[in-house]
Amino acid sequence: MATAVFYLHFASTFSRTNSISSFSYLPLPKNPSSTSAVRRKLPSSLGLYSSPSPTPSPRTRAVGSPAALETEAGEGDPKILLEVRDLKASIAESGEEILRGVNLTIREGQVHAIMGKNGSGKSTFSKVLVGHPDYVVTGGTVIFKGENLLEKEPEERSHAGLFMSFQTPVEIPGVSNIDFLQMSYNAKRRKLDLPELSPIEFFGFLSQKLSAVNMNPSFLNRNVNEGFSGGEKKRNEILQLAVLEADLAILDEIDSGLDIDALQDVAKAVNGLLTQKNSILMITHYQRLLDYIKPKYVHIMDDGLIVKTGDISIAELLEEGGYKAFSAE
Ligand SMILES: Nc1ncnc2c1ncn2[C@@H]1O[C@H](COP(=O)(O)OP(=O)(O)OP(=O)(O)O)[C@@H](O)[C@H]1O
Repeated sequence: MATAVFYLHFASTFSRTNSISSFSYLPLPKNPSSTSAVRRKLPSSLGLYSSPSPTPSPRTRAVGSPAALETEAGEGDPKILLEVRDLKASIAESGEEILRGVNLTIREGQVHAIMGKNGSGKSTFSKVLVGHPDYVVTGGTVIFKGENLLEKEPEERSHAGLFMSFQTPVEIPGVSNIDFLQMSYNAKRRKLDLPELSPIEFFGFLSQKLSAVNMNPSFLNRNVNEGFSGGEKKRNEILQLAVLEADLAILDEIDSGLDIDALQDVAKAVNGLLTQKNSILMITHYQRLLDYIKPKYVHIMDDGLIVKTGDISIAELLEEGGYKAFSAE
């Protein structure tokens, strides 16, 4: 399942800094139920606003310190899905610390958004959650569905129900979208001790997902993301998410490069995937996404810390005044 998709996502990260030629000769596995061919070809190490004189909105609850809990537990609250405490992480190669003690609690069925200026650590945070090898965790804890996430291999995190859509989805020439999705989905079913779906059964399952994402079926026979426009790639990411039915989807700038129709389609599809159990963590720079996918909490990240947490009004204030008042200093 997620295995292949997960490696794909890692590959997408690599594509930003490395040549993806190592993926370009991926053969279509003879047996679509096996991800081994794909895995062999992929690298073993993958991938408030407060004005100078703050006038907090009544709907905005500021977090007192970077180490503070971000959401307060209340009676009858849904179960905690993800609990991040004092997470610190550095770049593996240089040792430079990027995350300096992140705290975040996401409960079942909640939508959270992280905003923050360029370079504040948002993508690093999400990549550390999925186990990207470019980063080393140097402190803190991450509990996902009651288990220590940091102990798990990236693949296991994916199997556990974590999905990440990277900013720049990678192209995999030689692997058709439908075969890739079927491999991924069947890997998940194997993990759950469920029988794999035959190509015909899978197509029936996929058809519903396609219409949910409003995606033309012709994209199924094209190679994964190859020649897709930026918006089509993002839509394809959401199709993968729909197929994998993850418990927690981390969507890193899913709105970038989308025209208004595509944004609405993607938002509608994401909203359609939300259940009382599934949660979403969105990273975005713009309030417009939050108009379509409404978060319960908006967090501001600055210099490797979540420095403010509140409701959507934070994003509104941010839009008006920028990030200057959200400094970690
Ligand atoms: N693998 C890496 N190698 C070197 N530097 C890195 C690496 N990953 C992250 N960084 C650095 O860490 C900092 C945080 O980067 P990150 O991508 O997490 O920021 P961001 O908040 O997602 O930014 P943006 O909004 O521009 O996407 C940046 O200064 C970035 O250059």
